[in-house]
Amino acid sequence: MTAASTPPRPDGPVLRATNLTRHFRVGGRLGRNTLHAVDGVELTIGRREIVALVGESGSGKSTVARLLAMLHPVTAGEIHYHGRPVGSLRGRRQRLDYRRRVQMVFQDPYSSLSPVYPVSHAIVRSLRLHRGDLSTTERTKEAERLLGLVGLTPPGEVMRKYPHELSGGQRQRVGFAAALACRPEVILADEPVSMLDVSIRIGLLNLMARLREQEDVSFLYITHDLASARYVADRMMVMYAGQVVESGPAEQVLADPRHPYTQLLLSAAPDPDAMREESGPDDYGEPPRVVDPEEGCRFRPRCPLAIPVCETVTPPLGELTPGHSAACHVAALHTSG
Ligand SMILES: Nc1ncnc2c1ncn2[C@@H]1O[C@H](COP(=O)(O)OP(=O)(O)OP(=O)(O)O)[C@@H](O)[C@H]1O
Repeated sequence: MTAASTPPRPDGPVLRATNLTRHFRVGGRLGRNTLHAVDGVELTIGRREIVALVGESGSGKSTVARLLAMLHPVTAGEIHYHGRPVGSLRGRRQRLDYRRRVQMVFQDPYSSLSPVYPVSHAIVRSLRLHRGDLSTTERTKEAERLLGLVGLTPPGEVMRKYPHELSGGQRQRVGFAAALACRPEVILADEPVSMLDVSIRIGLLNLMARLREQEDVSFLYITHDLASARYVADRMMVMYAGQVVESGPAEQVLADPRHPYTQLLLSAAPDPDAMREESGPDDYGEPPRVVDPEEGCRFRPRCPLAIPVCETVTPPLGELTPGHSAACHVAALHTSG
């Protein structure tokens, strides 16, 4: 059975998260402190949409993906799948079905591919678990179709290879094929290209763009790399210290960034982490405080535009122009005035 023969999917957002929050207890055995990994994130992923989640290391991007994949419980907030709260899913079967529909692809495909089994194992295992409707012969055919779809040819030959016989880019393609074996609606791709050479990255980004059309799948694309987000994403969300500080159409956010953090990212380097690696810490001010953070804007210690209110009032993510929002008191003042 191919994607073309699957039942039609409902319109409206596939995933919607409201006030998504995840705190961790830290600080020794007693866990007296609270690390705010993700705080009050609002997010929607529409059908066939590619949404980029951008931010420097530690800003909470992977935690957002893990919450959406139900790998972590939420501290607060709710995730809705086609309008239905995920918290209301009952029993193993409903949860398994959700996990089938919302798949994760990780940065390092070695983490999801066993070195002792050939490529066929990862894909056929997924098909056996999630596609009980297929016979053994149909499973092999479908595995070959998926490998062809992700550009690994000839599929029969690739099926017999072991992960170490493949390049990094090829392994990542196997990771996508294994995720697609579940016929997902959303793929949460956590830095899928960051370990690959720049020349290989573009092929993977093009693959994501093609898969959304051919397999009717949406992506949350987590990355450090603004250029790749601009290349592939419809919408972009910029995270800083567990919060979304700017969101909107990718082109618009990058052409007219409204939050000082996004502006800094764009002016400093195409890769947010390069900012830390290539410059002394003094150049960009203090790193954000996410353990027991105080009220006020978390970017304030590094912000060149901060005004007194930033110290005491956390700026809400407010819409500045239709579809384009920023969590910044100064940007809001400029818009209203
Ligand atoms: N299980 C955990 N226990 C305690 N703290 C955690 C845990 N998982 C994540 N964190 C913390 O939550 C914050 C956000 O981490 P997260 O991995 O989501 O960031 P990220 O933006 O994805 O960074 P990276 O790009 O390095 O993966 C970090 O301060 C991290 O140390």
